[in-house]
Amino acid sequence: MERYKVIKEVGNGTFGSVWRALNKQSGEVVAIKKMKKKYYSWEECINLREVKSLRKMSHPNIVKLKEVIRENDILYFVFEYMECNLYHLMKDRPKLFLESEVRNWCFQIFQGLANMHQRGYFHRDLKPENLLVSKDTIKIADFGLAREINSKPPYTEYVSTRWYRAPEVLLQSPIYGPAVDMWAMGAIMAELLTLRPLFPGSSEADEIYKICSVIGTPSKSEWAHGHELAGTINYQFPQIPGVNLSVLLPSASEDAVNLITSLCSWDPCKRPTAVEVLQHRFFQSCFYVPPSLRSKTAVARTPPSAGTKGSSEQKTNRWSSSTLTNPKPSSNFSPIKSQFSPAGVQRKLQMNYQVCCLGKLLIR
Ligand SMILES: Nc1ncnc2c1ncn2[C@@H]1O[C@H](COP(=O)(O)OP(=O)(O)OP(=O)(O)O)[C@@H](O)[C@H]1O
Repeated sequence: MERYKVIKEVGNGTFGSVWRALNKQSGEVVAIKKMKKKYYSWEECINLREVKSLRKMSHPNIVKLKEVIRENDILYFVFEYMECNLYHLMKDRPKLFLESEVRNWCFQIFQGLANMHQRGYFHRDLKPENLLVSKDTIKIADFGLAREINSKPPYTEYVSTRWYRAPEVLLQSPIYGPAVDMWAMGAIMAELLTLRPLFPGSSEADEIYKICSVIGTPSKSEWAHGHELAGTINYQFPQIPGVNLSVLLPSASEDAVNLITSLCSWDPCKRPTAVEVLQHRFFQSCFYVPPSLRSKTAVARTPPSAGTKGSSEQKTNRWSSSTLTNPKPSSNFSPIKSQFSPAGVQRKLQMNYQVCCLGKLLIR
């Protein structure tokens, strides 16, 4: 850790504190997350979800994990540094964001999510604090709760911040998938457009109540599985009609309201996938660069190695992404002509649907 000069604390979460720091050799500014828990072996560290999932991801809209260091039983993650998060940007803001700003951020997040879901992971804790912004770029961070899509349910441990938590998780479904990220994005998009949380529940029961009062109680035909889940835990939905989202989002365009409405569908199978969302009319003006045109980024091939034996290195284990041949990822906003067809025409994205379908299968 002596290679870094710590500048100041920039965040403090459940699992660790995050510091702005300077790489003394390269002069690069980085974010170092110091984990609260102690780690007594390197194996324990490399099996952490945050390490396992982030090492596999390389996308311009997913925050880059540069190094993992274990020193004196303390675990440090070295990330690329981002200036602020979406919560900071919304807090105390006197006037609404332009819809074009919201569109630009969301388009980037959905590209990051499409990539993550395609690689077989879902985030499970999307919230404004985990969406980091530097200038015009936004990236998904905090993979502490990320799950492999084909990892074995039941998923019983704590999941996601309440206001962004999907109804199937609130109803304690043992099986769920990437659609939980899509729900969270519906809530986040609405919040970006109004600067108010859409479902600000004060408890889990109140969270479901708040959801019912916005999107209306689900009928049995609308979400049969939800009624089964509710029955299993002896829960009765409150009977509330709900409102038209355009009333709650008076400044939003019809396309934005339509997209949020479909993302916030009770039934996870009815929520669009990230790939589908990228084709929504709301994003018609955005440039999409298909993966085949992006620069190829190498997936980590070398497992984190135990540090070589030596007096100082016996206490320090290190894994660094820079040892890999990772070309700089291209910007997803490069001025390549969009391959999208005009409105109303089905536009094809060159993405692999396999995992998204698998995600949906998991929920059934
Ligand atoms: N790469 C980064 N660059 C700048 N700031 C960051 C970076 N990563 C995290 N932060 C800041 O630190 C905060 C906490 O980080 P993070 O969410 O990773 O910690 P955590 O302990 O997992 O938190 P949580 O309680 O949300 O699970 C973030 O909300 C963000 O403001």
